[in-house]
Amino acid sequence: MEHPSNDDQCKSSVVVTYGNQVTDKVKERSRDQREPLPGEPKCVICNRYGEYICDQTDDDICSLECKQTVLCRVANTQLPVNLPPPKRLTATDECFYVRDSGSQSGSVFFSSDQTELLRSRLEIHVKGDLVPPPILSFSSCNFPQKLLQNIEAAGFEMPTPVQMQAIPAALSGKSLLVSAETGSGKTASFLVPIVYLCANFRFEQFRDRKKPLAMVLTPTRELCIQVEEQAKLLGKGLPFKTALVVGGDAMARQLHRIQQGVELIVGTPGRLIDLLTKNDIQLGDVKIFALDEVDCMFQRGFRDQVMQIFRALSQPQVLLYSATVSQDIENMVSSMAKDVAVVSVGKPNRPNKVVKQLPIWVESKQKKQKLFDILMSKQHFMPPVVVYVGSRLGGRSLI
Ligand SMILES: Nc1ncnc2c1ncn2[C@@H]1O[C@H](COP(=O)(O)OP(=O)(O)OP(=O)(O)O)[C@@H](O)[C@H]1O
Repeated sequence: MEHPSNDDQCKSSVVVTYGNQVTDKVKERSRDQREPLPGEPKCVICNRYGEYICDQTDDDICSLECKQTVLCRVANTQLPVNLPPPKRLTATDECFYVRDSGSQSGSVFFSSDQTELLRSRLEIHVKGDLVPPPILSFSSCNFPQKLLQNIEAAGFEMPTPVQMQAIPAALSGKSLLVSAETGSGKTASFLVPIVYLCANFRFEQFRDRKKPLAMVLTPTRELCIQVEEQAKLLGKGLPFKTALVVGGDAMARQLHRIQQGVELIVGTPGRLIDLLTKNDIQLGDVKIFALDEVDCMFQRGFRDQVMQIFRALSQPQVLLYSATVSQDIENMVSSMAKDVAVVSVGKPNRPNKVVKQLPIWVESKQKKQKLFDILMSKQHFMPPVVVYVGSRLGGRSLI
């Protein structure tokens, strides 16, 4: 594999080669780069379409010009600075009298009655043995200062209920099936433990090992991009690098990124299988396997791909997330890991009462016609209307 040195990259037209494959040229100037499509990564300097072209940072960059700006900034920020200590949030709910552990970490102990009361107030339901009590603040988790600063910089002052329960449970090593309504903060509830456990592992042992330690799968490229962006924010300044493995981007670059050494892979099942079958990626060190939108991931089509990837790992801790959970999902999950704790927050599995749901069974070929019949009908069509489709292509074919 050839990879140009920094100096080489600063000369004009650069072609990056990996093995026998030649990928797109890295753009020399920011103005040569295209505008990003909605949801695509943006250059941290100029907001044009961004890629991983700078191994020294985790940032998306559009061109060699912006890469140079980023590297100058990195050099400046490596000067020592006196950062203010992170704001520590204390447990302030007067209903709970908690015994301070006496440590500096801010961790508190709950009796089992207090744990039950707290869970019922927060509408947290837990099935499974030895699930730790909820946390009331991020600072009670003994996270390194840098991670606490990143959490604060992301705008997260207090954990949301799903984070209060899922974070300590994931940190305890338990495999989890978590359901909570959309927008409840599920993403950070699996990313925070992933960042902490990966960075900690690299700090304590195997500092030089490069194999990925965690993997997050989601059903779409757009969701992967969002998850990876949040992971990068939470892992900034820690030994925590990420790789995005999704369709639509050059596979050779994604492979190169993984081979350079990353802690987390975020990807869609299809592209990961492609990468696994065509290339030699070492997944034996993956310790945490997270699936977002499990209800979609366990539908026919995706399910086999997910299980194929899972079988390439060596019995990792599994973290499975969904807005809704069915019996079928619970069965699938118990085939993946033993002693899975089930955490649900709010009132899952119950559709919103104000939304009337009406399934209509039609042959696959007639789906589009039926949709247009509904949209044309005076009785049913009351704009505005949102039509959900399974893919970008599906969406385009309707326009
Ligand atoms: N502790 C927190 N404090 C403040 N904001 C938060 C916190 N955790 C997450 N958020 C923000 O809440 C929003 C929703 O979070 P997120 O996307 O993780 O929800 P979700 O449950 O995964 O939703 P979905 O099911 O749609 O994927 C995001 O903008 C996120 O940045």
